[in-house]
Amino acid sequence: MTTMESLIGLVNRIQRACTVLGDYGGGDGAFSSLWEALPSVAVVGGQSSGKSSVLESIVGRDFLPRGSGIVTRRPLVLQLHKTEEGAPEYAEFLHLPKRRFTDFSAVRKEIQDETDRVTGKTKQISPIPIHLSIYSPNVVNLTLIDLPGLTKVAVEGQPESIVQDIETMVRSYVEKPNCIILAITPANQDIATSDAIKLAREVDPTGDRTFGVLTKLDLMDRGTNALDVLEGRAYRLVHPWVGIVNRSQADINRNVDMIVARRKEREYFATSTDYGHLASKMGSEYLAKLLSKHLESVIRARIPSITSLINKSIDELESELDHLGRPIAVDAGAQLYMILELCRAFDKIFKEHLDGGRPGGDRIYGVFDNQLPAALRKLPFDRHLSVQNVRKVVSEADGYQPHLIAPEQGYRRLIEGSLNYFRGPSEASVDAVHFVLKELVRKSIAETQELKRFPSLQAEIAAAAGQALEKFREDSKKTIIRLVDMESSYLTVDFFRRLPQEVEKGGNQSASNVDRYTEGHFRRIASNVSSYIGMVSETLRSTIPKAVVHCQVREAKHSLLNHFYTQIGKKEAKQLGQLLDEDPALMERRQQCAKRLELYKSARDEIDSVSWAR
Ligand SMILES: Nc1nc2c(ncn2[C@@H]2O[C@H](COP(=O)(O)OP(=O)(O)OP(=O)(O)O)[C@@H](O)[C@H]2O)c(=O)[nH]1
Repeated sequence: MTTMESLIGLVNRIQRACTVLGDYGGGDGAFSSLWEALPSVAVVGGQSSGKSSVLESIVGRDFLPRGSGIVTRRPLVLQLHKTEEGAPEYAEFLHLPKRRFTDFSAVRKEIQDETDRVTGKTKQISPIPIHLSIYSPNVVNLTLIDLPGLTKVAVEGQPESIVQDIETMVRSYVEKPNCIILAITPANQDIATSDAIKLAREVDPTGDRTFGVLTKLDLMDRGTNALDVLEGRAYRLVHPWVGIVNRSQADINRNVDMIVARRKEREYFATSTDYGHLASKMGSEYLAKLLSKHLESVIRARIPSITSLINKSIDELESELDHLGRPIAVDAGAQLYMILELCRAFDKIFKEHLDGGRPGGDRIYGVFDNQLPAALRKLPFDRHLSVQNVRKVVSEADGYQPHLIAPEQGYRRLIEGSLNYFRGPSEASVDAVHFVLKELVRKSIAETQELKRFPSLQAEIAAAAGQALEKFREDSKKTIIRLVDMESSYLTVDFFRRLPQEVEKGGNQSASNVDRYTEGHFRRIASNVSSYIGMVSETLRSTIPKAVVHCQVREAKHSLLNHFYTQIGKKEAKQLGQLLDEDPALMERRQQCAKRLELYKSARDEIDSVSWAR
């Protein structure tokens, strides 16, 4: 069986969680408000209408600040918890969780001080509520929100705007469909001019959520009564009006005990000629019970929709948090782990680009298959091996003594000169592959979803990968230059051994013996060198890709971030934290989402912990 205590207590606990986690209704619309979904009773009334007196009477204690001007400047969420008969009475503030107040004048002082803590001494108002719980055998389970009294003029030191500010704040509470309005009107004032009724009528035209309270019945002119109002003729509401007789100023000055005042109020109605017939439905005790019962039934009716709001919000927040990424750990070990995980995610994508799982790696083959052969074909061997140049180089190599059989030195010089041309295209291949790799790094960073939140780490990975690629490029260049140099340091003997025979086989031997220095002779030399160079070119065409892949592609695949890993291993928590520096707006949003999620989860737990009447 559900008790009233469990239901109202449940909402109390959720309301407290809301305030702790920054949800007190209104807000910027960034999140749905759980606070607003919770049923509550807001007390509204003009200045001196008797608001404080009604609240104190319901509690049975003097505890509200008094004074001239606007005393209530922050909403006061007053949570009443009924305790066993004879149990000690005490109060607790949410903002002072460890302190139990048994002296209610200290409660009054704390409300004043806590109001000033947020509003300063400027007498401004603030929407951040103060939560006060009162545990007493003399209360019913009930939660009331005391709001600043509606006023028409600003007084001493209060800004002109305060009149409007108060109305706006009060309105923000009472216009919520889950708000029960306790509209306080003094009986010695025309109901038509009541601020509370005026506002209630605007926000609750059907009167469904409004409880009319008429105070100061004892102060009405002799011979008049408030039966027109109390019996619903003057202003009709769905719920019956409740008349109240609070302590007069004189009673307050004489420190008349609240419990005594309650008794006097009961006597007033019981003996009243005007209101005797209504006595059982009048007075502050009756009002408290009426509200408690009503609040309980409203909460019971709302629980399913509150639960579904909570579940929906939890789903939304969790999916948003997934999208934003989980929060970053604060200790160095966890941060390092996270950075390594992020690097691995990047590295995996980078490898996929090289291995063909993603596009781009094929451009490396393009370098070997098109660019390099084309560049080799374009080398100016025609010019270098023209008859003229061959004659010139051979003669220079011969010196004063022309060669007798074959121009050995001439061949060597022509070949060396030709081999030099291979450096250009070889180096160009290295550079071309370097740029493909660099582009793939850039692409991979952009494609690593996990890295999106961390612009600093992205930049660091790009820089580290860039440096590594630069080093691989240097190694690769050294290697291919060595390949070219190797070709010049030792020529393929077999090629030349076969030459004379070929000449003898195909040519006119006597003619060649006749004159070594004819144009044909040099043309033959040119053709021999050219076919030797052709052979070398074929070799390089297949060995350069091997060297490039070995030095650049394979290294990039296996050890692109190795140096970076050793570097970050040495970093302190602070530097690691900087690497995981996120966009501040994103961090803020995540924090807010996490806070809200905590709220909704604790609310869900609260609801789960209460067993419902079926
Ligand atoms: N005789 C009599 N006096 C009352 C009654 N209700 C309130 N008063 C007096 O009216 C004055 C104002 O009452 P409060 O309870 O302070 O009214 P309030 O609406 O809280 O006033 P502010 O906080 O100043 O806006 C006090 O002097 C009370 O003693 C009542 O039912 N009968």
